[in-house]
Amino acid sequence: MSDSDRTEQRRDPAAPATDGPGATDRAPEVRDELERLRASIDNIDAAVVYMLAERFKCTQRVGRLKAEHQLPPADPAREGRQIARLRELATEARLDPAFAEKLLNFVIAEVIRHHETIARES
Ligand SMILES: O=C(O)C(=O)C[C@]1(C(=O)O)C=C[C@@H](O)C=C1
Repeated sequence: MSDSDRTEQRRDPAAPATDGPGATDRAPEVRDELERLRASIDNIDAAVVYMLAERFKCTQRVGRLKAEHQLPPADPAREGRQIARLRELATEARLDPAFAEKLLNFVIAEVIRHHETIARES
């Protein structure tokens, strides 16, 4: 790939186009479409944050319950079932199941860290 190809690929598609015939007609449509898509992405990101906050509220309660009853922070059997279920859901939703698994593992690792803190402090 030449340097000029790379420069062309890096250019912000929302920036006004200055090159080629018809470029100035096309640019506002590209900008509008990009803006619409980014507005949806922002809404989805907000929903993800709120849903994660709700999930963490539940897991904090689980952490306190586990600490009160001397239960271990992690439950690998439960995690195995969650991963299998989420991988199936991801496949149905046409989301990469490996990505879904990584995301769940990332969230659960943070939950276990919280559980350990609760257990240590109680
Ligand atoms: O279900 C539990 O026992 C939890 O502590 C919650 C949770 C989760 O975040 O889903 C976290 C840690 C466990 O290893 C399994 C699941």
